[in-house]
Amino acid sequence: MTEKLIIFDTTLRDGEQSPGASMNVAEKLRIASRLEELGVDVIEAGFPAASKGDMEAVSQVAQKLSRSAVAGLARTNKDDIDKAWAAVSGARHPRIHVFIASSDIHMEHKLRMPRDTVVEHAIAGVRYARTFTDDVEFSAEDASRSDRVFLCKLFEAAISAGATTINIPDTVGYAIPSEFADLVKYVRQHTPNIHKAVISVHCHNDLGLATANTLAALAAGARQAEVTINGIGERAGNTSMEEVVMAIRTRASSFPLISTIDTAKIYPTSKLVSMLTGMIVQPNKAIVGANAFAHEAGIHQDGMLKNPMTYEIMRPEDVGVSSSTLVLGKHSGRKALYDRLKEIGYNLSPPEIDTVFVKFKELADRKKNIVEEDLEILVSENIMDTADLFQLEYLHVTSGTTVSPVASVKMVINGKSVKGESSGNGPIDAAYRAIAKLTKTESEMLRFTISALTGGTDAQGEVTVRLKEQGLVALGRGADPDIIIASVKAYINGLNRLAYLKRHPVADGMI
Ligand SMILES: CC(=O)SCCNC(=O)CCNC(=O)[C@H](O)C(C)(C)COP(=O)(O)OP(=O)(O)OC[C@H]1O[C@@H](n2cnc3c(N)ncnc32)[C@H](O)[C@@H]1OP(=O)(O)O
Ligand SMILES: CC(C)C(=O)C(=O)O
Repeated sequence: MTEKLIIFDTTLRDGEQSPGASMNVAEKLRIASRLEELGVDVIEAGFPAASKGDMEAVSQVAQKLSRSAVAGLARTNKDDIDKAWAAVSGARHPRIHVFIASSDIHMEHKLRMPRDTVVEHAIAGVRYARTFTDDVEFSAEDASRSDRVFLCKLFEAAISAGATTINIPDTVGYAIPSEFADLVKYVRQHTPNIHKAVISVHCHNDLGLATANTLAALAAGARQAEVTINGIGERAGNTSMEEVVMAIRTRASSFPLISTIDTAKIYPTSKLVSMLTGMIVQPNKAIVGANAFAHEAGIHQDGMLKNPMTYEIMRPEDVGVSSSTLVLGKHSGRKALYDRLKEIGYNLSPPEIDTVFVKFKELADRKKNIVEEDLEILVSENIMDTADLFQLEYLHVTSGTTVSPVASVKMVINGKSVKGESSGNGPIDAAYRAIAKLTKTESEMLRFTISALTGGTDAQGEVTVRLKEQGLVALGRGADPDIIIASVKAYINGLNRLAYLKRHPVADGMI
């Protein structure tokens, strides 16, 4: 039978404990609204006793949300609980989350309390929280390093005092999956009234095992997962929501659990959290990393083109990523190259593909990312015969603050030398007008970009133009330390390619 998995998101509390990730009230509100839209059951919006700002943020989140429950964290003392309640009381579904540490190392060195005092504090804290709301969660901090017999005694005491959710945190990310699953089973078996509470787990990623431990705990009977978007959180972070949600969905037969998360909103939410916290998502991060649905290896790309299920266990659309990408690089094969060339308008024959492929591999050995423009240049340099229609013989421009720009151009066109001149808005415009007159072309300039190939004022400038004429589009490129000459070279290069396309008409507009 499929059971509901409660998603407790702590991006705004434990996630905010990532160094440098703190959020202001407006940012927390924005993320909280997005989490509610995503379908999160409980949003831990902060630790109200931490600061006035956090108190304000939690209370505004509480007032704004209507579907998700809003939790505020508190130590077991009265003041923390009063502040937590003051902050969450405006929520339609308020929760107070009370915690105290249960491991010997924490009790002895941090709390400096004997076990019995810790039990008393837990009882007092939970009981006091219950005077405000029926929804009280109790966490035994550092549970995974705690004495199991004592842990169950503490949980039983918290349940008797009114806790409705019992959380088992792996606070320092020390657990391993088999042991953590065993701990959950132990708690279920040795806490007499555990059936009165939901069992929750909260894992940290110090050994990179947060998701694995959470899943092991769910398989062992936990029904609430405490998670954060992108796995952000104290130190190495928390269990990432997207990983847990997609794991139980993708491996449904192993996890008879269902969450209310609208998975198609995962990626935009990840982006928002990354932007507002400044925590960049590593490219190889599962589900939401830039490479999660990108394929570079030729054998994989071939498989993807034949059937995406050969190399993808989830559909990118299911997590809100628009599509998979086949990245062209040194590991790519002919199929991916052919496919991309076709996509950008070049329908090459097999021998032409072979020619471009050799040059493509040479380029990929030198350049990490091969972009569309590189492909266009490869095709035009290796397939198109653009050698000789228009050639520049000389260029002379006058320009300055007191004269209007004029360009004189001498070209060889079809073997014949011709001269012309034109004025323009600037020296490049004047030169382009003169060349257009001489070549009798009427191309439209779709794009003009200029960049420095080297540093310093003597840098080599590279100009790229994209020209359109009679429905045909061609790219031209030129480089020179003089940017006006580089611009003219790029323009003539583009006109030669357009001329080639006119001589080799094909149905789809390009070769
Ligand atoms: C595992 C977790 O992630 S727990 C949540 C951690 N998050 C945070 O700590 C962020 C917010 N924290 C803060 O802003 C501050 O620590 C505050 C405002 C809560 C407390 O600040 P201060 O009063 O200056 O105390 P400080 O942080 O220096 O020390 C913590 C005190 O709380 C005590 N304490 C820790 N946990 C608990 C608990 N669950 N119940 C009761 N007391 C506790 C410590 O023993 C220590 O007490 P002591 O001062 O008697 O030694
Ligand atoms: C407060 C608890 C749940 C916590 O954050 C932890 O133990 O890591």
